[in-house]
Amino acid sequence: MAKTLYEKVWQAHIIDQLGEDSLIYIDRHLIHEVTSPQAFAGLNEKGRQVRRPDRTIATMDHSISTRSLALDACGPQNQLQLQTLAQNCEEHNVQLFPVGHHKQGIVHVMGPELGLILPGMTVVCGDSHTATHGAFGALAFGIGTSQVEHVLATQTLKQSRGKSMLIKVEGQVAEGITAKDIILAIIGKIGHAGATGYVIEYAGEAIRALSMEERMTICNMSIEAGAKAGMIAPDDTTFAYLKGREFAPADDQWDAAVEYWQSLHSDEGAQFDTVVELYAPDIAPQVTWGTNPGQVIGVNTPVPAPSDFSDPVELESAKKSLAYMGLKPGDKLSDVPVSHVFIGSCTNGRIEDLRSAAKIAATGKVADTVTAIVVPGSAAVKRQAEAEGLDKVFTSAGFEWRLPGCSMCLGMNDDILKAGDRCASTSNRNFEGRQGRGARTHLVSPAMAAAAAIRGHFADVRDFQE
Ligand SMILES: CC(C)[C@H](C(=O)O)[C@@H](O)C(=O)O
Ligand code: SF4
Repeated sequence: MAKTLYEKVWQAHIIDQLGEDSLIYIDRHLIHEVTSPQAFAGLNEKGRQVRRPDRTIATMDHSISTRSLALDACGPQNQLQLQTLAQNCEEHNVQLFPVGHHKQGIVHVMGPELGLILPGMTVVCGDSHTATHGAFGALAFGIGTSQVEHVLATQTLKQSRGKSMLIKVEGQVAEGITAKDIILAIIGKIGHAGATGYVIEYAGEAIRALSMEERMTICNMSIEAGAKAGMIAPDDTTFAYLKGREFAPADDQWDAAVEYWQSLHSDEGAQFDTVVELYAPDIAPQVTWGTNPGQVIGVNTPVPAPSDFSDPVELESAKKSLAYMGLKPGDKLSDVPVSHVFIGSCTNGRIEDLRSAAKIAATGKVADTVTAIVVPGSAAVKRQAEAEGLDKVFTSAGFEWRLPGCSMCLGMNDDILKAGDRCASTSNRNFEGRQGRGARTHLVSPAMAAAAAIRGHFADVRDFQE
């Protein structure tokens, strides 16, 4: 019978059937400081060991400063959390990339770049944006702290099977349109809960054309549409990205691996529970106007009115969002001034994101009214960007160039916004208070963020193309 990519990976990992649920084997477990302390405490209490330290890798990312390598730079509580991770990793023989290490980075940036994520794997992390790794044709999803403990102890997890959704993006995007615009347009179409209970497979010409970095941006935000996971079938782009990476198969194992990976696609005639289609040429540069990622418009579209929504829940939500965001129906985004610009995060903190932002940054100077920061997603991204001179492009345009970490994506470190601040952000979440209490977040692509920094308000990145 014809199978979907999801079914293939799912079935290959079932160890046992537990009623409605399955017990599945986990190939890769990524860990960070926020969701692991209680899990390790649970293990220690029960006198258990980590079952497969060789399949477990840890990094420091959320609670660190991007201005200083000191663990206490964000206060004693963060310091304790980071020290606890270091101690747990040492006691349990888990490899850790601490602050300052040349492989450290945001968990969803450092994992793929080391070749830790391969097609067909099951990948978990105590972090909702684990969906990122689906870009490799892996089944990757976020888990809670008690599940982290379960995976540490057993390398297995009890899971229910999700429904399947195919999202096809056909045609080619216009010049200046990025993966971020595609995924925001998708969430705009299906809504921020539109994929609840589903595992998404992204397909179609516009998805095939994307680089691995761009595919990660797409899969990263699957959770923002409510999905359990998002996947893209591996192809030559995937194999070329993986070849030669530290943890990827090498030598005679490589060919055998590629042969298996080539079987990882949805078969002709495979059935999906839901199919959604978008036409890539219709997608404009996207900007969120509200407090969920589905509240999004093209940069030249006026801010909507609550009465534009027929669904009563959406109507109420629009009213609340407009009030929080300090916007009125009909406002033009090009009239909305921003006070901050954040370029970074596991959505858009990879080398291609920095290249595309730098292209725009090179055309001018950060407006006097704007504070703009660029935060590489990992130490490797930072090194690569510096080797290409991107740091100089940013700093001479007036952007701050920081150390790798989650930074302003969420208010867990010293990059916190104040009430009323308005930020053009390349991250993935824009709910109330995400970047600081009372702060307003507009999700955009790296190029759009750089354009906003220079103009001091939202601007159409297509006006910057030579
Ligand atoms: C801190 C962590 C548990 C959280 C997540 O699960 O996503 C964070 O990464 C986020 O983006 O909000
Ligand atoms: S960059 Fe943001 S979304 Fe990604 S893991 Fe860190 S806090 Fe979560």
